[in-house]
Amino acid sequence: MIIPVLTIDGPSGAGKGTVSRAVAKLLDWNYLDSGSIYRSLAIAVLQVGIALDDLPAITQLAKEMQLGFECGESLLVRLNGVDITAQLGTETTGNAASIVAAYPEVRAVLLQKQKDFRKAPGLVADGRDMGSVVFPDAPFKVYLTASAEERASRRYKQLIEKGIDANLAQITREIEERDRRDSGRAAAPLTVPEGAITIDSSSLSIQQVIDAVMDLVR
Ligand SMILES: Nc1ncnc2c1ncn2[C@@H]1O[C@H](COP(=O)(O)OP(=O)(O)O)[C@@H](O)[C@H]1O
Ligand SMILES: Nc1ccn([C@@H]2O[C@H](COP(=O)(O)OP(=O)(O)O)[C@@H](O)[C@H]2O)c(=O)n1
Repeated sequence: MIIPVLTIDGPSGAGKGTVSRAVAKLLDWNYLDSGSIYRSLAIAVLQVGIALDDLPAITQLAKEMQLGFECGESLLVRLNGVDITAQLGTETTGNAASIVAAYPEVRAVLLQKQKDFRKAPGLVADGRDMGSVVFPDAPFKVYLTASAEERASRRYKQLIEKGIDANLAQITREIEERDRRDSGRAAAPLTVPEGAITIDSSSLSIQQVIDAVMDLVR
């Protein structure tokens, strides 16, 4: 039996994680937060003190790192047995993730780890290249976006709510820089995958986006 996959790709702050988790719960499907894999590698690189341009060392670390995911109320991630959930969501981690994710060698090492999440009864996969590279045969594909201004403001609120110090002007600059890097890279750039429907969530509520995605799958 072919296991169905719903891919949700898009830029930072578009709402991919929020919508993917909700839809996975409604469908009772598995969930892959592929960004957390690149984020975990970035944490490992920063912890060991490897430079972000030391490709051989980063690739080796990607091969060796052991990741554990626990999907409860929120996602818990262990890197080599240590809980790194608290560091996972910071902008420092996200920006470093976007740098290590641009290396084709790193992406090649992490490809199978992502494909392994495809288990019955189905999978919701969120990231940048879920519909284009990792699950090109997915029957359901969404490209979720929103204006850079709206995405920066959402990220700002999210960080403040978590008690993390944040600066809106800096977040806006970082989001735009990340958009440029993720879309402009040669390896698996952020793009609208073939066969995807585009949802612009700039003026939609979270529930409206969830409803639109559920309509597609049903
Ligand atoms: N349609 C929406 N309207 C308003 N806020 C949203 C919407 N979608 C997501 N958010 C909020 O924006 C923030 C970023 O969402 P998230 O799911 O982490 O985005 P992504 O995974 O695409 O980076 C979260 O705080 C989330 O609650
Ligand atoms: N499938 C994916 C997922 C993330 N990434 C990279 O990892 C970074 C962090 O991804 P994320 O999905 O956790 O980030 P947010 O969209 O939540 O900010 C992105 O900026 C991408 O560069 C990727 O290259 N491919």
